[in-house]
Amino acid sequence: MPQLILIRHGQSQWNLENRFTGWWDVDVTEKGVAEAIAAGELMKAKGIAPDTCFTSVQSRAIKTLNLALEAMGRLWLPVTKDWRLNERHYGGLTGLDKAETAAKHGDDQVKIWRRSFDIPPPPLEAGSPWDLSSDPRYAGIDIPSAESLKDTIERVLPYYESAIVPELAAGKTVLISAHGNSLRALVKHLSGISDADITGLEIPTGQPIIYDLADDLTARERYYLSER
Ligand SMILES: O=C(O)[C@H](O)COP(=O)(O)O
Repeated sequence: MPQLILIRHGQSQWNLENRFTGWWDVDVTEKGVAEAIAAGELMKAKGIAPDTCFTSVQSRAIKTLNLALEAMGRLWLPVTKDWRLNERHYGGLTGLDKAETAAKHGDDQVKIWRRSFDIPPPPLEAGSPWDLSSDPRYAGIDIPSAESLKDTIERVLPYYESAIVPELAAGKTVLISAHGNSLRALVKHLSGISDADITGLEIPTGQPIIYDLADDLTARERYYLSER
């Protein structure tokens, strides 16, 4: 039975500071490191044995993957990094404090920016300190100025279909280390969650989510590994 494991990176510095992060590259905190190691130990203890891994080009997801793999004794696994698994781009909200932004614009507006299906946050302005256009990892990539969940799905899913599905179809167990919203994009697809209901789905940091897949790669079951 093909198996897919999803893990959101461990707590990041800006998760801790409650700041909108998106594509900005922040590190994991000490707690995030501990979460990643614990996730790897849990996977090892439960006999989860990935054959290949995918992650974004963002340090918090890469580091979480490496720490988890080290804890599993599987640092030798192949890892493919791709920007399409990045967090959704938070546009003009990048770097702002989430609570201060809610105080300024109202809770409802911030909820729309954070959780609506297709309303993107305001775009990142030219000259912003959070502009990534000269970052070499994005050379040749048309960096979005902001992304809704719908926009995120539009780059995550084609990547899933073209790069990850062939591995699952070949019978491999695949581990993906990514981000709250790139994983919400995948879960929405795999679990057939509606545009309305996806607003209520939250993905915690450092908790492996297991998908047992049928031979046609549709989801038979989704669960947190910590609960089995
Ligand atoms: O990018 C961020 O700020 C977080 O990783 C996810 O943010 P959210 O909980 O507002 O979607």
